[in-house]
Amino acid sequence: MERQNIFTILARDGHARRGRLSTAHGTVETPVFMPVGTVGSVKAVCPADLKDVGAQIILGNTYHLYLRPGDELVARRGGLHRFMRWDGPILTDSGGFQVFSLNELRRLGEEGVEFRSHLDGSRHLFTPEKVVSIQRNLGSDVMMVLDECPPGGSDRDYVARSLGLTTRWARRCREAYPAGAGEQHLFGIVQGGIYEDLREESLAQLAGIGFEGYALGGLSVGEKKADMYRILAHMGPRLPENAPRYLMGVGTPLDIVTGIENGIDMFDCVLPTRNARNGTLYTSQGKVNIKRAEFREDDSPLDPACSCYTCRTFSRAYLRHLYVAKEILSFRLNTIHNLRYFLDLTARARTAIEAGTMAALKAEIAAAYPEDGA
Ligand SMILES: CNc1nc2c(CC[C@H]3O[C@@H](OC)[C@@H]4OC(C)(C)O[C@@H]43)c3nc(N)[nH]c(=O)c3cc2[nH]1
Ligand SMILES: [Zn+2]
Repeated sequence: MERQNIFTILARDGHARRGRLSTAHGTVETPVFMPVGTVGSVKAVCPADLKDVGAQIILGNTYHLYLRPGDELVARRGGLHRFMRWDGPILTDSGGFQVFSLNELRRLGEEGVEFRSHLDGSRHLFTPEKVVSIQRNLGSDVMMVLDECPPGGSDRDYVARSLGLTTRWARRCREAYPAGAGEQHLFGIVQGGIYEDLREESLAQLAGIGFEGYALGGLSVGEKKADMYRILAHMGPRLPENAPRYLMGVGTPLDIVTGIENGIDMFDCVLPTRNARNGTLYTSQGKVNIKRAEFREDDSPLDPACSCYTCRTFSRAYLRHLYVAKEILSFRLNTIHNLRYFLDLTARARTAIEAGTMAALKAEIAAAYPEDGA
């Protein structure tokens, strides 16, 4: 049967798109920031907090959930939505990136990637078919293909060989889960390093196979910021027009706005959650390091321009005290705020695209985060 179009573009501002992605667990208004839930939870916050800060879609992690508690166990518990009590859309990464970033002991072959569990050293093999099976067990609304993400700084020959393997694996994922086979979407991942011609080759091969959405992988992996922006500018607008576009693992507030102006719709990054836990808070006036002594007796809210629970309720003095005292509540309140900042940023971008004012939003973010520039 002809699949109804899962992605609609409602407005444009240059290459930027205001869109709507439909999934089995509801629609996603884009551009969208996706909080990262590594092992089945967005660290330090609960589903009610996620709803409160405006999260629409969150990320789950195939690699971790496969190793613990096991994708079969999650399937027996009714799938990841029911297991973690999150009824909105979930996107799962295929796990390839985590295998490469978490394991020295791994072997890469045509069949798949062999690795040892970082938990107990047991040996495992991720094949394209296996990672599709795991993601089907988890029941995620968006599944990612198994790919090889070459380390930043890989030479051109390695990147060229690697993208061929990534395409062959993507084809095997599609064959394991053909278009129309179910309600889950399958996204391809474009590789090709920092080389425009290899990026275009990777995209052409994936578009020839056909996916419901397309991700730009292989970025934010240690390459120079100027190289990331160059590839982003070249490839963002070249990704298939009527499919959702996902820039993996990106990024800072300025990276996200830059991605949006280059036609990207979906973003994930660990910055808001990870930095919340080390006291780095994102605000309308730039970064605030809450542990600084200057906040000891500061009764003002963290960010006067933010309406999250943390900013409505507590003073900077109290947030600093919690952090210095290593109170567990510090992680939760800081995470609530940082997620709200990143989610409000993409919400503001949706409005800006409709109003044709993306340039003004970018200028505001560039001024608040001067250190983020290329
Ligand atoms: C930080 N920079 C960055 N992250 C990347 C990712 C992983 C994105 C996932 O890794 C975690 O962020 C570190 C998040 O936690 C889960 C939930 C696993 O999902 C997010 C990538 N994943 C795949 N498959 N392929 C890529 O080329 C790729 C490139 C990336 N660059
Ligand atoms: Zn706030």
